[in-house]
Amino acid sequence: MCSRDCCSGPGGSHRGNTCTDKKGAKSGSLAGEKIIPTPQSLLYPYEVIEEIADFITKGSGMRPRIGIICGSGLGSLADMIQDPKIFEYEKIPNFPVSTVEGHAGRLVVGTLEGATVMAMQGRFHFYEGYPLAKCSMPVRVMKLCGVEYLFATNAAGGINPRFQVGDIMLMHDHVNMLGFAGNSPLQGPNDPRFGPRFPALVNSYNKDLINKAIEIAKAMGIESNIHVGVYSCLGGPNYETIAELKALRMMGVDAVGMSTVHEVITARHCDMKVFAFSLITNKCATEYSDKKDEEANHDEVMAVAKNRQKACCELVSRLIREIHMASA
Ligand SMILES: O=P(O)(O)O[C@@H]1C[C@H](O)[C@@H](CO)O1
Ligand code: HPA
Repeated sequence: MCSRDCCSGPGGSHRGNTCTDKKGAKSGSLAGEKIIPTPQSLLYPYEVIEEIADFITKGSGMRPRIGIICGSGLGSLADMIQDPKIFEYEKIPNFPVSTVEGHAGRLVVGTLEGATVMAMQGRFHFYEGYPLAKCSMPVRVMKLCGVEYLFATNAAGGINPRFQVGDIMLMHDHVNMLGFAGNSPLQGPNDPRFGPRFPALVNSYNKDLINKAIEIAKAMGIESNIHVGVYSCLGGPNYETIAELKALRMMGVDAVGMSTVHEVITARHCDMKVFAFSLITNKCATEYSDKKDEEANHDEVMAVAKNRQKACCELVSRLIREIHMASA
């Protein structure tokens, strides 16, 4: 296991100053030797994911059916879980650590509305310095734990001018900007035990779950705060320029953030059903202005998430109840 950042994963080891992956390819040389980059998919081979999943299922005594990823400031989604078994990321073998404020860094396993669930209170972002395969590796862990449904949530900036701060956008599609630049969590040799070499991504966001969520929002009396739209993930950690926001809007993007897309790609690759939403924590300026209050900032993102956590929690728990009841 490589404990340094150079080969970034448990598939690698050091010989002298050189990182060697499990197949023996040298990578991430530390002292001027030739560097052969480690393909992303070799960072977490199937056996390592299996080991992590075993650690969680044995440690919790559960095989969760629903996986939740809590967005920035939305960690309270995991606080709803009953009889929680908590795994700090530091104590899970081969797990990365959360470095972002608002991402606690623990996995919570238990029941919610009768369903068995596991929730990531803290996700991994590309801008933290983790390769995409590492950011979305926990989705594969979820799969091998038994998860069939992924609920991914995020805080995002609203580009659609109709969106207000505090609104919720149910994701029905995404624009993968990191993919445009040639980066993917599925890069490198494909392991068919997870999924196919060339997965299709049309209809990635489950339509039945979107429709059920709209019904639930109506029942909650918040339908005017609910939208269905397109999310895009940029690399971050900087927020976007006006020119970038204008370009995204022209491409049909409604909300912008720094996560979720690679998790959804990984989940669809291994055939999980996906439901995802963005909490709109700030309105993105698409015109030039000197007003400071139009600049996005993480404190505001966290504050809005805190204010809207009750509605987000209710939406998620009611949807999970529906899934559980439908299969009971
Ligand atoms: O983890 P998410 O996507 O919810 O977090 C967003 C994107 C950045 O991490 C942070 C910026 O404020 O919030
Ligand atoms: N841009 C990118 N990520 C974000 C934003 C934003 O405006 N708000 C919350 N996360």
